[in-house]
Amino acid sequence: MTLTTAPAIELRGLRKSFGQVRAVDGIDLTVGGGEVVALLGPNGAGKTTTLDMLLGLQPPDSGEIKVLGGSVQDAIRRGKIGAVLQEGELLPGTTVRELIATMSALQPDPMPLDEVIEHAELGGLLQRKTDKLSGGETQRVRFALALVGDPELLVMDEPTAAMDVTARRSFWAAIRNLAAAGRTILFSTHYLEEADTIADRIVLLAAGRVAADGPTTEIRAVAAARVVRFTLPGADRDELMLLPGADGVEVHGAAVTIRSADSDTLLRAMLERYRDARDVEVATAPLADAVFALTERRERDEVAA
Ligand SMILES: Nc1ncnc2c1ncn2[C@@H]1O[C@H](COP(=O)(O)OP(=O)(O)OP(=O)(O)O)[C@@H](O)[C@H]1O
Repeated sequence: MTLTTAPAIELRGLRKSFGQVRAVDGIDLTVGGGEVVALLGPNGAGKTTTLDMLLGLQPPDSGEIKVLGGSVQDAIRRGKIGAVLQEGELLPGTTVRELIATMSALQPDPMPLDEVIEHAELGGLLQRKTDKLSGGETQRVRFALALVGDPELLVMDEPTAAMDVTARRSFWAAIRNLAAAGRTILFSTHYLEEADTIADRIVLLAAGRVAADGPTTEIRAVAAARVVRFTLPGADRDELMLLPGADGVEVHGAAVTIRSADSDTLLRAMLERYRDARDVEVATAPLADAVFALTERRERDEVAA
C-alpha cells in the first residue's frame, strides 16, 4: 500500500436538503492521512448523508469533495477507498469465499486474501452462502469487501450496528491494526464510548452542522457532561445559573436539573450555597443533551463575537 501525501478527505461547504429538511447544512472537514476520526451525532444529525456524499452515492446540492487529493470516483477505481455501509444486499447464492475472491480479483492492487479473512475473522464462514448469514456476520463480510482493494481510506457508516459485544471487540481490534499501518479511518456512530475507544478525533454533528471537532479527550469532556438533579423549594433559575460549572438550568417547581461539564465543582458549590437542597442525583447526560449544549454555546459565542 502506497500512501498519498494529500489529505485523505477534504469537504468544503457541503450542503444537501431533502425538501424542507436541511440534512447537511454547510460542513467543512479535513481529515489528514492516518487519522482515525469518529463522526458522532444523534439520529438525523446528517452522518449518513455526509458519508454518502463523500462516497459519491449522492450528489451534494453545493460544496466540494476531495478524496486522497482527487475525485472519489478515481479513488474507488484505484481501490484506494473501502466502504462499509448500513444497507446493500450481498450477492445471493454465492459462498462467502467466492464473493470475496471475485471482488478481490477486480482490484488493481488487492490485499492478500488470507489477510482480508484474518482482519474480518471470516475463517469459519467461508463456505457459508451469503443469504444464510446473521446480521453481525453479514456486517463482517461487508467489512471484508471493504478491505479487498487494500484501501488507504476506510469509510464506515455505523459499522458495528448489528454486532454483539464480542464481535464489536474483535472488529475494533482489527480496525486498530489497520490504522497502525497508516490507513485513514472515518466512521459514524451514535455511541460516545465507541468513538472514545477507537478514535483520535471526534467530529460531533448536530442538525447537519459540525457542533464540535477536536481530539477525543477534549470532546469527551464536553460530550460526557453530567446532569445534576435535586429538589430545592423556591428554586430560582437565574440564581442557579450563576453557580460555577452550571452550563444549563431547568426548573420545574422545586425540581431542578443542571447540565454541567464539571459536576464536581458544581456539586460542591451547590451544596455549600443551598443547604436545603435534597434528593441529589448525578447522571451522565444523554449525547443529545451534550450536542444541544454545544450548539447553544456556539450560538452564544457567535452572538457575543
Ligand atoms: N432520502 C431522504 N429523503 C428525505 N429525507 C432524508 C433522506 N435521507 C435523509 N433524510 C433526512 O435528513 C436528515 C439527516 O439524515 P441522516 O440519515 O443523514 O442522519 P444520521 O445522522 O445518519 O441519522 P441516523 O443516526 O439515524 O442514521 C434526517 O432528518 C433525515 O430524515
